[in-house]
Amino acid sequence: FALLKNTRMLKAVQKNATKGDPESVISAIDYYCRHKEWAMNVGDEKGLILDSVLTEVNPSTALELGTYCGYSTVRIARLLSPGSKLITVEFNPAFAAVARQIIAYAGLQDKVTLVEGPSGDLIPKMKARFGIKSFDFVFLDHWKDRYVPDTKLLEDCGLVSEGSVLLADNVICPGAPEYLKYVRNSPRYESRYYKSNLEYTKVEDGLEKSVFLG
Ligand SMILES: O=C(NC/C=C/[C@H]1OC[C@H](O)[C@@H]1O)c1cc([N+](=O)[O-])cc(O)c1O
Ligand SMILES: [Mg+2]
Repeated sequence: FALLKNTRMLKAVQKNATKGDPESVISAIDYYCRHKEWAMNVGDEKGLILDSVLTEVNPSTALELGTYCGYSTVRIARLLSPGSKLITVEFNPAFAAVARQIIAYAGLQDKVTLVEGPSGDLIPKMKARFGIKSFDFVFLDHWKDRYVPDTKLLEDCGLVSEGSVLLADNVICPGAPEYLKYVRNSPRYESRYYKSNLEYTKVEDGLEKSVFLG
């Protein structure tokens, strides 16, 4: 049952990782999900691509849609420069509860604001609630049919500006075909596909990086 799997994952982190050490939290989750129970974290292989794009962008304000258990939240937050912030949005309260504990175990709670609720409702409130001008980096990893509507919402709310980078997980598996069409056909984005594999498997998947041109 998914809820209990997430608490087992948290227990594996508390047992095998070192408190305050994000790398050990990442390794503990990857080990657990590869050898014990598969889970939908971006994973170690696509995680390296996420790391490289993050290092290139070096965002001062970042947004993650779809926290799940906080694995990619930890991957992103550990690479943020001092004073930079990550806002992560999670709809499912049970996932959010586990994510809070995993983010805290990694010692990254001061860099991360976890907001519970539907992304479609929360995005329009971001400026007012968090004083965000615009996001330098957005990681899309939530419901795949929300990628297009939420990207349009980010545009309409002025939360992306020239040079903002969107990075979308799962564009092949489970797939986000509408999103690929949207960013690849729009004159407002410069898109490229990073071929990889679905977390902990040999199935093809990949990340789509799209730079907003304003
Ligand atoms: O649905 C996926 N992600 C969206 C998750 C949606 C659900 O979890 C978080 C959100 O609140 C919702 O309850 C997903 C699915 C697979 N998969 O292989 O099925 C692989 C992935 O990397 C994924 O991000
Ligand atoms: Mg994913």
